[in-house]
Amino acid sequence: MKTIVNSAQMKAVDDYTVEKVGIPAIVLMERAALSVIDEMKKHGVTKEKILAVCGIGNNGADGVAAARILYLQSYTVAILLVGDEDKASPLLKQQLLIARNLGISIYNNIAITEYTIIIDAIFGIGLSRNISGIYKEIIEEINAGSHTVYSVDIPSGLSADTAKPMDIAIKADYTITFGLNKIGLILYPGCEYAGNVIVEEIGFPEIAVNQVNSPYFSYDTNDLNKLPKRLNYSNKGTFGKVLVIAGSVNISGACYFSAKAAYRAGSGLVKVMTAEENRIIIQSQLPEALLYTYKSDNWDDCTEEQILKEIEWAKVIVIGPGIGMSNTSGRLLDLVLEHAKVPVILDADGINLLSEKVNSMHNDNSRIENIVSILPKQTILTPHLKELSVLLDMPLDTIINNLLGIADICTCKNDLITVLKDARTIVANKKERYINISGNNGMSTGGSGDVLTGIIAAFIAQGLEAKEAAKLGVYTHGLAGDKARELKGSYCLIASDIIDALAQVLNNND
Ligand SMILES: NC(=O)C1=CN([C@@H]2O[C@H](COP(=O)(O)OP(=O)(O)OC[C@H]3O[C@@H](n4cnc5c(N)ncnc54)[C@H](O)[C@@H]3O)[C@@H](O)[C@H]2O)[C@@H](O)CC1
Ligand SMILES: [K+]
Repeated sequence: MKTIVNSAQMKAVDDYTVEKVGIPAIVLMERAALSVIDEMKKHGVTKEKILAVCGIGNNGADGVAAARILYLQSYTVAILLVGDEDKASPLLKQQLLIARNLGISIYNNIAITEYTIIIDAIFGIGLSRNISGIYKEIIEEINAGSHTVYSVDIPSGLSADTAKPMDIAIKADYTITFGLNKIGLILYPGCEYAGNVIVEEIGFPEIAVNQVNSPYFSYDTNDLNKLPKRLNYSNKGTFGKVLVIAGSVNISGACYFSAKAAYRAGSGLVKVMTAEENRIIIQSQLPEALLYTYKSDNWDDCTEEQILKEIEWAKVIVIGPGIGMSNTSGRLLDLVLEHAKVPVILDADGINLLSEKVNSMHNDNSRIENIVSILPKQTILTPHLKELSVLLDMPLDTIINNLLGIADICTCKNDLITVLKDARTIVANKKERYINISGNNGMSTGGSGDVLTGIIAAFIAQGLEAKEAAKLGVYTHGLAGDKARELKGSYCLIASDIIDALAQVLNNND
């Protein structure tokens, strides 16, 4: 698990380290500068002309320190100071004094085209307003050039909080960021400005990180040890019963993908509840699945009784993929919402039907209060952003532009687990904001979301808590997508490839 922070949280870590722990800021800065140089050397920087472009805060001071260390190691290096030196931070003044004492060239104006490597140290996490004037000009000039750009801490101009450029930002080849990864380097579009991101440990103690208590984090492969354990003494009942209520007339793929993924991710038993028309397809494509089919046009008391039995049978229920917006689907959803006593994963048309239900509620409650009031505890909602915009009755742009704020709205003061599906999926619950970094653009393909519901369900069926299953499900789904891309490439990848690749992700953990 890797903690992620915004600028205020990072500043709090800095301040605690310096003021409470007593590690001098200049020591951290020296380590920061050394880590930038280490990274540059790893990429073969040797005889090139290097220019450190430095602003007037501590990010600029890091840049001057890096230039000085390079200079002392006989690299050809100069410093371009952008901004009013009289307003320089105390640490920058100190770094400039050292650099001048050593005779390093410090310019206020220079032709940057003479240099092949740029150390971008104009702004770090202290960026507080839109870029303009000379700063904008220099960033434009750097972006127009063909230099290799190493950004110090964060590409200058990029917001560490929103991942958006504050009007303009440096396009880096590498970003060496200190201590902890930043939201701005992970979410889109920031991650595309940052290039390769390297998180360097520069001596922030754990106690300083912990006191910030950031809700933001991502997983790495070490977190696969959270996967449910497979007991040796077991039978198919040990690994849980998944009920997949999915598909409708003419839509059979959704239940197939969800159910197959649930089996591949380790469930003991998977039952598909779908329209009678899908019977033969499911029986022939996925004979492992148990099946209950209903006649959409002949729904009687017996049907309802049987459906309630199936709801009771399940340890976890997926409802929504491909069920359509018919009255039958609406009745199915009502039965699940009313009677399920186990975690429910609500996806696709299940979410659209929920939106319709909420539209018909007229009271003084907020929209999210109404949504939560009709969902069983431990419901996992898995909307893509368009579904979410309908559910929350908010413009899509508002959602796209403020994903983390929307995650707060979805979860604040309630037990809902929301999986906001996007290029960087966010899994939000009351206390946590998991930001997923696995996966790739090849996964933007029909059926991919159905596969995700099956994986999450399988993890719950095998005993994981719903919120852990949601995070780990999203992470492993992305990892499987990455494995699938290695084999098929991002153009050719289809949902079944993700299911097939699950074996490579999960079985390493056997
Ligand atoms: N202990 C620490 O505090 C450490 C800080 N470090 C470095 O310090 C950086 C943060 O330093 P600072 O807090 O001084 O902030 P920055 O150096 O990021 O920038 C702050 C300066 O830029 C000005 N500014 C902000 N937005 C502007 C805009 N749009 N146009 C013009 N001027 C603008 C501010 O008024 C201030 O003078 C980190 O990103 C990191 O690189 C590292 O050396 C590690 C240790
Ligand atoms: K920078």
